[in-house]
Amino acid sequence: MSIQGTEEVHVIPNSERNPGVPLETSWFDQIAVNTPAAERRAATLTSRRTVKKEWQAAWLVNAVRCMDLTTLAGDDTPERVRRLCAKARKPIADHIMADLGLRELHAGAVCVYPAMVGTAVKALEGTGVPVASVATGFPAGLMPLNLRLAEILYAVDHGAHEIDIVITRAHVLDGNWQALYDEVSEMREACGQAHMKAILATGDLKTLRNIYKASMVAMQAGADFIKTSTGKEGVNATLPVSLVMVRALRDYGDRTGHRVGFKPAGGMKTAKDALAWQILMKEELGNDWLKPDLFRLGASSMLGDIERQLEHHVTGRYAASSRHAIA
Ligand SMILES: O=C[C@H](O)COP(=O)(O)O
Repeated sequence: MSIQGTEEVHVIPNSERNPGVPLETSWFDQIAVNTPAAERRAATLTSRRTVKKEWQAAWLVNAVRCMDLTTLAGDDTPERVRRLCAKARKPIADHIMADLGLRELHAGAVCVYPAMVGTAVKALEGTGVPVASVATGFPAGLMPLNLRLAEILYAVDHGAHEIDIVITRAHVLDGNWQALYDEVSEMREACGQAHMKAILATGDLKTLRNIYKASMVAMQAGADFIKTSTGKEGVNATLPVSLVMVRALRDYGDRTGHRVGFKPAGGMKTAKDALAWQILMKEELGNDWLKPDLFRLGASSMLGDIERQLEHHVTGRYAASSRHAIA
């Protein structure tokens, strides 16, 4: 695993983005999602799969470079956003970086509310760290579509490189796939050059089958990423839900040849979570989905635990082999 930062802002070139395809409900009308099987399979990711101690530091560093470092709180201030940006530029303490032999490392992106985009863009200028903005009436999405589209335009106009949209959950709960397709297509168009992540808010969607179908429709409508949650639902990212979404993503790739990214988000706080989700990506989709172009972890409070675990590694007996793994 080679881990290096980059000076360029990590925006997927248009030629590699998912252009979307016409809505085709026969792709998922017949699907059967076996809930107990998805739960059993997800459980093996935490109970039976482990990352060898000597490789853990490399996996944790990779989680950092794929992390959308997030602040989405009602009491956010420009000063808090600037501090978050400073953390995104230099997420790991110097002595840990030196011990692991890393020259440069930054977070995958910073994720903020639209009103904070300008502050974040300025704070991250020249660093290569993209700014993601939530939009479209985050977190509930219960606003008229024209205002939700205007919010995207505002964020893009202020320099956001990525837009995290929310879908109308009622379209999924009513089985109105055409309405879902139409709104996501319009949002995608409003994003222009910015790269669009579609938040499904899976905790609101009731069944894994709904989650599979919503994933497929969002991709058909041109989402560059599908994302589990806003962090504000009662249940946010879980492994069974993520498994169903990545399998939808694989099915979409098989049908169309387009690669779509995955962003689990909400409620993930530990280094152990970071490992479990990376194992899922590697086992289901392979190493390409362990890179920030196709994988992000959306989290406001996971970095602290990762830094603590890395500190243990560099002060412990595994430091030398981890250094070797990252080189
Ligand atoms: O998109 C990211 C989520 O909103 C973060 O949720 P969290 O605060 O539970 O980590």
